[in-house]
Amino acid sequence: SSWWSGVQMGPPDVILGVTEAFRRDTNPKKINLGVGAYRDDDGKPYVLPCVRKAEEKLRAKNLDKEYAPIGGTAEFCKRSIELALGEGSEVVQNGLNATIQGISGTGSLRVGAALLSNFFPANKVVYLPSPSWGNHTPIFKHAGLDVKSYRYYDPKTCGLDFAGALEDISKIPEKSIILLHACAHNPTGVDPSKEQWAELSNLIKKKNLFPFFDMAYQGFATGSVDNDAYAVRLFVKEGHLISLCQSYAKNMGLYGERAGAFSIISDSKDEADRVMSQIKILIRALYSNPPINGARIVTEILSDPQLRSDWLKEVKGMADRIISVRTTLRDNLKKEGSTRNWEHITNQIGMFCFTGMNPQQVEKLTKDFSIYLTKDGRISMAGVTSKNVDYLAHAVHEATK
Ligand SMILES: Cc1ncc(COP(=O)(O)O)c(CN[C@](O)(C(=O)O)[C@@H](O)C(=O)O)c1O
Repeated sequence: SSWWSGVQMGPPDVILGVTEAFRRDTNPKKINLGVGAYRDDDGKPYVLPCVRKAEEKLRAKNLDKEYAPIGGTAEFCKRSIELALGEGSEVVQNGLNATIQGISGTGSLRVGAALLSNFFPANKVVYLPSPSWGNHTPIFKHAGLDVKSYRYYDPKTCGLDFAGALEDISKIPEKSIILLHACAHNPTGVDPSKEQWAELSNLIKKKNLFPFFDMAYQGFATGSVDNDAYAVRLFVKEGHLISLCQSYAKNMGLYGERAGAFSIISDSKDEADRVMSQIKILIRALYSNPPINGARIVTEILSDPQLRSDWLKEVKGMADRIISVRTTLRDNLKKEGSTRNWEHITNQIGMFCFTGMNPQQVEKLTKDFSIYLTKDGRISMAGVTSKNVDYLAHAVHEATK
């Protein structure tokens, strides 16, 4: 028999599998609210104009196809960490960061997990908010880390269980790792307020926990790259030596280009250099060096004042469309006669809305209306347009009345 006769059929990915089911559906009114990928108001993928302009500029440069350095180019890494920490960041000026290009957000998380698994000096347990992005647990477990959780979402209010979060975080053994979504929490769309971030920073400092930020949506939540980096910049200002994962999949629409970054911040350049050397050894054994095309587009956009200004407008345009379609959906639900409280649809932020629908209601949406979303009731707001929002509101009302 073959070597692989013992291999079982694995389940489809809970998120990406929704799109596969959507593609198979022949109903012309079908709507895909599964994967967190932006769509324009015609429901089509959106390539940012600044990306096309950057590609034209790159084309004219006739660059070669040589390997990137193991950690990506210095320019890409510097532009990425400066985007996160702000121009003129002292951390960057003093060389206290070690930043590498990761294979988008997922790859950056995976390199970070490998670093923690091999070198974290204390409690190798990652505490995730509950719920968190479905792929966080497998990524950290693949790297050999244990994963636990802290309360985060309150199903009663479809908002933040802040008291629960503080209580659970205060019980996390000191010198453990705590994962924080920097903005646009996935899957709930629920973010702490600035005051709540300050309280979290104090508590995490008091407990001496290691903050591991995942910032996959910078600029995509509020439309401002600076507002969306608030938590990261607050923690750095408060003296936390954080680690940070970045992605350009959503905010630059570079989904398939796989451009992202992983950083740690140290208290000395010497230590940052030593950590960098070990991260490069891990990367070499994982995939050797990162894809060059997406990183070149990012570098072109962030280093050219005109392209950067175009990008800031275009990412705000995406965020604004999401924010406006939240209001339309909420208003249409009221028009449909729903008596439920749908305030959370507009209170929540970023790519996703955690509707509060249970698996049976989700099932009904898919079976009766060909509307595709994950079983946890999360909908990618990017899939909602002015053309399908009426149909969606009707379906949600039918499923929840
Ligand atoms: C919090 C978070 N972190 C990291 C990533 C990784 O993103 P990438 O590797 O493409 O840079 C995602 C994407 N999550 C999804 O948008 C989603 O939850 O639908 C989707 O892309 C995914 O892969 O699941 C995310 O939501």
